[in-house]
Amino acid sequence: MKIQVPASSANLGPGFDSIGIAVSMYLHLIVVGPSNEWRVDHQLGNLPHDRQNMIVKTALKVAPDLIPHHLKVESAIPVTHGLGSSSSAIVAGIELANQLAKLNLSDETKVEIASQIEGHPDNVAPAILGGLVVGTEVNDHFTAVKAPLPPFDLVAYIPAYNLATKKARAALPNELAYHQATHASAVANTLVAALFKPDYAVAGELMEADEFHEGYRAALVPELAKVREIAHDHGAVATYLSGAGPTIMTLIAHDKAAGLIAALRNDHLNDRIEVLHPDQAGVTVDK
Ligand SMILES: Nc1ncnc2c1ncn2[C@@H]1O[C@H](COP(=O)(O)OP(=O)(O)O)[C@@H](O)[C@H]1O
Ligand SMILES: N[C@@H](CCOP(=O)(O)O)C(=O)O
Repeated sequence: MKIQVPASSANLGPGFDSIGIAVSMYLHLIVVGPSNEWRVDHQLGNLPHDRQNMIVKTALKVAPDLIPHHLKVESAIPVTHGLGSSSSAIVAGIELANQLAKLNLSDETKVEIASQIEGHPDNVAPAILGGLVVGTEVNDHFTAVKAPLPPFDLVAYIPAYNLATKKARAALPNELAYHQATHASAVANTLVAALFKPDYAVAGELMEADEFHEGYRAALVPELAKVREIAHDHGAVATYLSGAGPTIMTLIAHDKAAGLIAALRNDHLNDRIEVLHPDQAGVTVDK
């Protein structure tokens, strides 16, 4: 059995902790078979190879009586880079439990479990459902709504350095002044409306008007301002900090993506660049 989970790009600017999009970069979890102990083969650096691995820990939270299995993980999602690697592991673990224990979990239940674990739905919900998703917690449960897919390429500028979400969240203030909070919320609300209309000129302007997190994280990702400036000059819809960074995501028409990449290279921005597309399927299982 093989479980596929897409990467995800969260926030889209002011949609902090509530908007995210699944993208065409994947984690593959191959279930080799039953084993005496949990065993996770991967090429993902110093991540655990046993029951301490986040995939196994998540699966055992969902189905504590699972018997140990030999697993193999192949993932193109860079860890601690703002592309939802932790969420891909959580979603893979939930689906592993779902399949091995024959739980028959609904998408809504998967979103609820994953969001409870992650603490926010903006990565896990699109990783489960696919597409562009808006969600939050209300009355002690999570809910997520799919929005129309933006018809653009997603050019990911992926700096080489790591930025753990925990560190990037530590840079955020404990509170916002009332008027700033209400304005930041209004910007996010209007972004959601523009995404559903759709009106991507308005959406793009609002995606670059975040007041919740990007300003506090700018020092951690110094490339953001420069990439945004170059992207503006090359007709991009918007550029935003993908999740907690350091990946910087630009929405741009397909026929303009190559010009943007050339301009980034010309400005000595020489880190990894991937041209991604929205993933529409979310988590899938090939039995
Ligand atoms: N493929 C994976 N398998 C197991 N655990 C993973 C995997 N990817 C990420 N993780 C876990 O998630 C942590 C990174 O989470 P985080 O800092 O939120 O980075 P990201 O921005 O990539 O989600 C890793 O330290 C590891 O504990
Ligand atoms: N809303 C979160 C999103 C974290 O995304 P990740 O891909 O960096 O895990 C945040 O901005 O902290």
